[in-house]
Amino acid sequence: MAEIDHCCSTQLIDGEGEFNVVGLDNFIRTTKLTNCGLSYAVLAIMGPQSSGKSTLLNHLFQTNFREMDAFRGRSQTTKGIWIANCVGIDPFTVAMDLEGTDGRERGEDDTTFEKQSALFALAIADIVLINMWCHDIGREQAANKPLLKTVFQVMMRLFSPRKTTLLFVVRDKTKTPLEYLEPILSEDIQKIWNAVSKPESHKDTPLSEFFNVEVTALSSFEEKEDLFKEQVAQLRQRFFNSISPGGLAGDRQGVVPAAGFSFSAQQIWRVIKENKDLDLPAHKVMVATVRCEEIANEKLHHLSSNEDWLALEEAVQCGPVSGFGRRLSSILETYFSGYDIETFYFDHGVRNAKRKQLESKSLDFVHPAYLNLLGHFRFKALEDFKSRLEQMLNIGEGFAASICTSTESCMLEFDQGYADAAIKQANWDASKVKEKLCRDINAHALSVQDAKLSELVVSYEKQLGQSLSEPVESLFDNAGRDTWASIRKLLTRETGIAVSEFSAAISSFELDQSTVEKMLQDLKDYARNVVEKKAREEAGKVLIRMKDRFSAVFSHDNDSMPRVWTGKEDIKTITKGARTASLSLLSVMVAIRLDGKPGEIENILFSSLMEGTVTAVSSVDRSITTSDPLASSSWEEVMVSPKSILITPVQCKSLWRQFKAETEYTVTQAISAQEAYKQSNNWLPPPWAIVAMVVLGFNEFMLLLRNPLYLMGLFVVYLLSKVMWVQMDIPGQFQHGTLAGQISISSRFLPTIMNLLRRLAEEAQGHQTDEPPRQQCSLVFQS
Ligand SMILES: Nc1nc2c(ncn2[C@@H]2O[C@H](COP(=O)(O)OP(=O)(O)OP(=O)(O)O)[C@@H](O)[C@H]2O)c(=O)[nH]1
Repeated sequence: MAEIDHCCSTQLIDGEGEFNVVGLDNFIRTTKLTNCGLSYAVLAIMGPQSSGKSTLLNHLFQTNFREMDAFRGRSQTTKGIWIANCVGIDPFTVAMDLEGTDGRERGEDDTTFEKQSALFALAIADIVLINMWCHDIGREQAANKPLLKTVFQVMMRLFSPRKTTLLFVVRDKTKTPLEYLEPILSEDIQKIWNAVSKPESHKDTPLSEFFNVEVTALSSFEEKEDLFKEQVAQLRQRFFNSISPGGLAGDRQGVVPAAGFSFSAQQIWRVIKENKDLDLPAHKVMVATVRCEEIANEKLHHLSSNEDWLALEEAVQCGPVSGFGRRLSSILETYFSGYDIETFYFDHGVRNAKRKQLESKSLDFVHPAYLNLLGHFRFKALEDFKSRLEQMLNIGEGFAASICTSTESCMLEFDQGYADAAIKQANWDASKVKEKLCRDINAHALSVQDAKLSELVVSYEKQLGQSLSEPVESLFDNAGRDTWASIRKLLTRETGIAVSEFSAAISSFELDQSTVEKMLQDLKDYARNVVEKKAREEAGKVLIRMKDRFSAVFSHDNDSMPRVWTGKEDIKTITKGARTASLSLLSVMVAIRLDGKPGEIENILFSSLMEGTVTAVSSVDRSITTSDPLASSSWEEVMVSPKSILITPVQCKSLWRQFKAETEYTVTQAISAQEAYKQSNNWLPPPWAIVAMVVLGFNEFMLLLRNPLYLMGLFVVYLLSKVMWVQMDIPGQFQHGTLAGQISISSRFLPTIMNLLRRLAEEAQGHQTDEPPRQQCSLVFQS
């Protein structure tokens, strides 16, 4: 309630009809009228010019309206409409002093200031004081007659008018008691009311429907001032509690809340000036709408510049803020409750609607900060999830269990943050942010899972590669009939080990059965691929291997000793054996046989290649190729799938041809070596030389036979030669070739002779025995 112990006044509307908005706002601010809500009253005084209206108001309410100086004669003092607060009256009462009427008839023209101000007073005031001279009562030419007519006419222009109290203040009352005057006055009023032209709807409406008529009389201020003051003091009492039921301003239907007073007055005056009809209920709603909106906007504006809010918003930009919901709720509550207080007296529906708008706008305004905060919570929860998961995995926790625990704890953390950020004014939904967090967590978990599984897969593939690659290569080195069976066995064993270890390793991931099966199958396929890849690699080197195999078998005997071609060996058989071994190697390399199906390939290859069909085909008749099992690019006949083929039949033929061509030289070499050996070991001269020697040496031979001494000498030479032959191992020296034998013998000849002579000399000189000749002889034969 406004409490002000002095009068404050201002001109509300000037003589030209201009509304003094600034003045009124100042008046409202100074008198704190806004705080009154609905607890205020407005009264207006109308009456002829210089009828003592200002004087009466000033005495009644201690206002300071301008009064005419009594010594300067009667002339118009008040121009337009003035307002002032009534000092010491409870409730707060606004008094309006209207420009005095000049007592002339105005006809039906509503645009005169007199009518406009009368209409304004009736629309705004709860109590209208009609100031009139006592001597005008019952007079036909009364000064207030046009005024009343105006009042009644304009009242018709107010839709759904409120019931206004018309307080007739009879001035300069005579000795005639008021009880006698009042019926005459009522009669005068009724006559005027009847004479006023009314709209059809109000044709029979009685005056009492619109007005609450009261009459009071005052003694002359000029002549009986003391009495006047005394009566004024009594009259003043009637204005206390005027808004209570039964009070002077008892009808409160059309009252506008004090917060809307300024706007309401401005709007009413604007409508009056535009000469439009005033719909007071609609006006009331309009005032409520505008004022509630203004107040709501003001609250929103204050919210946007609130220091606490700005600090909170800034803090949210940087990171999570604890107690966000509590702090924001308190800030919002300040403005929402402020709005409620200021708009309390306005139309309920309008007020609520505007409150909802204020809430909605305010929440929209602060919502980005809330989302920002949730973003921080989401980010933090995700980061915590990542670090917690890493920690758990580092200490060896199971993957699925780690994911579950980390997810639970970070979601709990998010929920706590979310609960902390919630405000009581709104039920903000964080489900989308939460869903996003879940998606992020799942995506991260999935990526970590993929990385971990990839690591495992790579390590097991590496392990499989190591355990298969070299052993398979080694098996191909010694390729034979059981090679593929051994490879299959190796593959099965190593795959089994890897699969069981891998299954155990991925069990903590708790993957679904189909994924696990697929991964295991991939690992098995990988192992198989390693073998297949190795087989293809080896197949590319098959010709070299075949040649190696050939030369290994061809050049070594059964004891793996290098073969010496002495002429006794059966080169044909050895060649066949070597080729068989090579063909056997080729048959191993022809196709991948991991499925364990028995293959007929070896038989086909042997029958086709070893029996010389290939050579025959190439040289005899091209038409034979149609029956050649190797004249094909696939091994369909022996049920080998195309993807298992390493070397096609045609390639086999070509390889075999190449192989034979390239190994033929080795065979030729062996045959040559054998021939050379034979030749080098045949030391007897040719038969023709023997015959020539016999014919030509017949005389010398006969000479030797005739002389025994020659024969003896010949025998000694023979013995010496034999000793030399044995001692020097002449056949052995010639085994490495003729030239090498000659060089070796020539280098050893002299030392051997010397050695022999030295030993003979030693025997003859140093060791005298009983039977020296026999011993010498045995030495020679021993040598
Ligand atoms: N006879 C008589 N004169 C009065 C009375 N009260 C005031 N006056 C005189 O009437 C003259 C006009 O007084 P105001 O109070 O200025 O009258 P007003 O009606 O406000 O005048 P306007 O605002 O110009 O219309 C002054 O000289 C007063 O002394 C009264 O009760 N009786």
